[in-house]
Amino acid sequence: METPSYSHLTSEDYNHVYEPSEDSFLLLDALEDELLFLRNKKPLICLEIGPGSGIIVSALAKYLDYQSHGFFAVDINKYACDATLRTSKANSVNVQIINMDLLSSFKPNSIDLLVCNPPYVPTFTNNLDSVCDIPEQTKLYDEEAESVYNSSKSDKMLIKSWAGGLDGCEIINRIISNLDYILAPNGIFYLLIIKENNPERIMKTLKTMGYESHQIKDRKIRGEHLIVLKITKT
Ligand SMILES: C[S@@+](CC[C@H](N)C(=O)[O-])C[C@H]1O[C@@H](n2cnc3c(N)ncnc32)[C@H](O)[C@@H]1O
Repeated sequence: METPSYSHLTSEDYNHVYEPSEDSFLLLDALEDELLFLRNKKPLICLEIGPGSGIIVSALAKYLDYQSHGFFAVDINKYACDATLRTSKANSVNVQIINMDLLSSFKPNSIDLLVCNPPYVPTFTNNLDSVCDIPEQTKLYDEEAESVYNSSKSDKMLIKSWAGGLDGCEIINRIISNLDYILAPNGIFYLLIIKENNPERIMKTLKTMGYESHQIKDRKIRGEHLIVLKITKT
């Protein structure tokens, strides 16, 4: 599975949109390993939460297109929605992109293939609006996030692309707790996490909800142990 072209995105875009990084490429590699399985499975509705540059959903649209029904992407960041649209066009694939918070407007149990590389870095909070009301010393404990205090609204959107809140799990927990509502009965979910997110806890929670989860790929990069989970209903 070739990485879709994204050379049309510029450093100006990356002031507002998450630039494809090792985590993005690990998820792409994991999906490449799963391609045969997915082609046999024939997912009708495929959706990426948080496409950023759009390379992952565009790759899926390119390599699963001959039998799938629709490719969707939702991102809270309007710049990411625009980047995803441009990436899908540059790669001649059709992706429907919606600017919204997670899946608030989706029909229940409609997603056959769900993919997400969420904001996973542990920070004090993922809610950057409320952060401004917390006393200085107790705000984000990740030093990088100090920049939030001086940042514009679009910079905050960029911070939201990696700031995962407590244990890096604020968005991950929100998605998992809505999985029964989101996924179609035979749906599959590929989720990228890091070791600090506590994969064992996540997998235990999923088990109690009736989902099977396996670690299908991992990679250690500087300072991060990236993991891809494959999640299916038992
Ligand atoms: C780590 S980036 C991943 C981007 C891209 N999928 C990749 O792998 O390169 C996380 C993405 O999730 C989006 N995001 C964060 N919180 C979100 C939310 N509540 N609803 C929808 N998208 C969200 C961010 O704007 C960002 O584009």
